[in-house]
Amino acid sequence: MRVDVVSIFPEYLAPLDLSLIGRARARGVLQLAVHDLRTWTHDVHRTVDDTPYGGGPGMVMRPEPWGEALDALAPAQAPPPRLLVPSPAGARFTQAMAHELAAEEHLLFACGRYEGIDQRVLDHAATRMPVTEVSLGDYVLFGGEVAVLVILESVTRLLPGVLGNAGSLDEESHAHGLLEAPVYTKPPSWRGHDVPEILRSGDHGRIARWRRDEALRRTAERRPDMVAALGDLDRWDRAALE
Ligand SMILES: N#Cc1ccccc1Cn1ccc2ccc(-c3cc(N)[nH]n3)cc21
Repeated sequence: MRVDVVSIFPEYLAPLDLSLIGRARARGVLQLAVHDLRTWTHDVHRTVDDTPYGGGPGMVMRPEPWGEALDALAPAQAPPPRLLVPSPAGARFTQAMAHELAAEEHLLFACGRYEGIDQRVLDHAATRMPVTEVSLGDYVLFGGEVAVLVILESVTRLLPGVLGNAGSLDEESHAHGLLEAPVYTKPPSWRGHDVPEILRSGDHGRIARWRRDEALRRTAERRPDMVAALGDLDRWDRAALE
């Protein structure tokens, strides 16, 4: 997968050189390039913002540098990337969207700042590539860079070969519509708290059932909306929720 990120703070994306994402890049699973939007400015001050039409607080990102950046990174003669624009007004980012994005060949992230990017940049881009505004949640950040770090981490985990034990993808939260069960490791007793006996029994059938029950119980307690979206439950699952 190829990923291009455009930002006026490219150093904000430095964490993408670390850990599993860094290893995915080293192994060629992920080709990632971060670009400074000011590359596509031509004035001495390298201006990327201006006052908003209609008045109001703050500044808006000018269309011209963005237009030239998207022209350079999504040239007409190549298959168009999917343009992702983090925004408080975007579609909520979910694990399902992470799976969708992990199947794309080329992602292009536009990191806005100030009060956002001139709308015409997105409108023009949409004439030649898919454009998705994406929100992390109902709170306001200073810009899109943090959202790109979150989105890229959740997408990269899903790429083939990135996670050593692919099985862990199946059991993790939101993979099967439930929050995951609690996890434990040694020692068996710690500050008066013991590991649930079942997990030390070696009975893998009962352990799997216990984990499913705990996942259902936790989800019903913390995210009843997710339980409602599960559809029909079998009698064992219903018993766990009683
Ligand atoms: N746009 C905008 C905007 C509008 C009002 C006030 C502040 C901003 C700042 N901002 C500029 C770029 C940008 C990108 C993404 C977010 C963002 C995403 C989530 N989920 N929260 N915030 C915010 C961003």
